[in-house]
This record gives sequence, structure tokens and C-alpha cells, in this order.
Amino acid sequence: MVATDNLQKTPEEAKLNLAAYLKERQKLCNTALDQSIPVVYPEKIYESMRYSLLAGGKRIRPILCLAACEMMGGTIDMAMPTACALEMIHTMSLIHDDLPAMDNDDYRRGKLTNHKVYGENIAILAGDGLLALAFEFPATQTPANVPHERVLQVIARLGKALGAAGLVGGQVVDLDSEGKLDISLETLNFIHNHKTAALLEASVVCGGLLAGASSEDIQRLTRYAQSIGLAFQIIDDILDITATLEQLGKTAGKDLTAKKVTYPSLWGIEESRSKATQLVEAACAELAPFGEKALPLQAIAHYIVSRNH
Ligand code: DMA
Ligand SMILES: C=C(C)CCOP(=O)(O)OP(=O)(O)O
Ligand SMILES: [Mg+2]
Ligand SMILES: [Mg+2]
Repeated sequence: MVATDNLQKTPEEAKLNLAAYLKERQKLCNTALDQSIPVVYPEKIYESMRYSLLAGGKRIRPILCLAACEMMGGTIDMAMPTACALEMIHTMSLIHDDLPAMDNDDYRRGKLTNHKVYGENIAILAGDGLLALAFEFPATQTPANVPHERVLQVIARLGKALGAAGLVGGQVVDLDSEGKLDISLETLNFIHNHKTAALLEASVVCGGLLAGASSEDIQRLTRYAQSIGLAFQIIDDILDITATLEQLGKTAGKDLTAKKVTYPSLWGIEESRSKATQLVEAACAELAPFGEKALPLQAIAHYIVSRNH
């Protein structure tokens, strides 16, 4: 074998097989998520919740949570219930985001959207059910070797990331901005930082909290996550232009149809991509003091800009 194997690879990827790492973590998360919702009476609601929760997806948020917990000296078991909660919250936000009253989308994760299969009423309730479980699950399932006050911090953190000061607030400004062509960069950053980055930040920070990380380390994790959070949404907006329905598992070109101002609409694709790359470099630099232990989080940061779906 010639030594060209590592060409095109980031320094982290050269030392860590990221594709295998992500696949293994996705499998662990999928098993835990599958077990988190048994189907009982009234079956329809559990089936609807499971339909969207188990429909695939990259599982980026739970994987970030597990990786941050491990980097800070914790274990996968300590973080798995919270990792599942993050995916439940994310899935709820997708089900509601796709409703006719919001983005009115027919496809998600390569399948018909929840309301297309179960009707709007059940889709709304499936989101509510997932959201409630997202708080019950870490509160009741986190193993006893994690001190209660850490779990309490996690619950508070999830609520903050998701509420009006986070994801919900971002979605409100996103909806308000549709069709307006004079949206400022400040408003655009507000949308991205709230609707997308807040939950990604909570994913990383909750992993650190569960492992008992110091407040200084939590601040470092926060800065890493804020940078990858903004980069994630810039890439999402680029993919909306460049990728296909088959790649994305959701309708492409929606931002243009909905007349949404995005990074690529303001600055073009290349400059937006270079901004996202700079953010990822900054994110990786934040984790330099953690040395080799930071490799997974650094590789995930690069994956966020290089992904094609
Ligand atoms: C989705 O934002 C954000 C949340 C919080 C669900 P979006 O509508 O820009 O993304 P997508 O293209 O995935 O619907
Ligand atoms: C927050 C946004 C931009 C919605 C899509 O999130 P993902 O791209 O993580 O969707 P899945 O892989 O989980 O389906
Ligand atoms: Mg939306
Ligand atoms: Mg949408």
C-alpha cells in the first residue's frame, strides 16, 4: 500500500477512522432510541413518535454528547439517556418544523413527513410526546454513578436550549424573516445561533456536565460548540442549494422558494463555505489543550463542513 492513504484527510481523520467511529456510535444511539419507546395503548401515538425518531438521521447531537462526556473522562453509559433526549428534542423540532403551519414539507429523512402519514393532529402530539420524554428519560434513566446535581444541570440546560431563549426563539425569527430581503447579518446570525446552534451547544455541554467537567472546560466546550453550530447551519443552507432530494432526504431548494435570506444568498456558496471552514478551524483550536482526547470532537467538526447530507 502506498503512503497516499492520508491525502485529503484532516489531521484528526488520519489518526481516527471517522466513518467507522460515526457508524458505531450511530448504531449505539439507534439501539438506545429503539428501546426508549415501547409501543403500548394508544399505539398510534407511540408508532408516530417512533416513525420519526427511528427514521435515520445522522445522530450528530447524541454523538457530540457522548464524545464530550468521554473527552472529559466520563463514559458512554453516563451520557446515553441525555444523548437520546437530545435526539428526541431534535426530532420533535423537525416534526413541528415540517408542519403546514411552519415549513410545510412532505419529506424528511428520506420518508414522508410525520403529518403526511399520521395527520397534523397526531404529528403535533407526537412532537409533544417526544418533548416530554426528553425530560423524563435523562431524569429517570441516568445511571446512579452520575451525581443528581449533574442531571439537574442537564435538565435545566435542555430546557434553556429548547425554549424561547433558544431553538423556539430562533424558529420565531426565522418565520418572521421569510420573504424579507433586507434581513441583516445580525438577524441571520441570531436565527442560526438560536434555531440550530443552541441545541448543538447543549449537546456538547451536557456531555461535559455529566462527566463533571470544570467550569473552565465547560466554557471551552461552549466556544467549540458555538462555532460548529453556526458552521452547521451555513452548510445546511449551502446543501439546500447544491444537494438533491435523494441526498438530503428532504426537499431541496426550499430557501429560495420561501424567499429566505441565508449565508449563501448574501455571500455566495464559496465564501460561505470558507466562513464555515474558518469556524471549524477555530472550534478545533479551542480543544487543543485536551490533546489526543479531543480527536473525535475535532474530526466531527470537520465532518460538519464536509458532509453532503
Ligand atoms: C430547521 O431549520 C430547524 C429546526 C430547529 C427544526 P430549517 O427549516 O432551515 O431546516 P430543514 O431544511 O432541515 O427543514
Ligand atoms: C437543524 C437543522 C438544520 C435541521 C436538520 O438537522 P440534521 O441535518 O442534523 O438532520 P438529521 O441528520 O438529524 O436528519
Ligand atoms: Mg424551518
Ligand atoms: Mg424546514
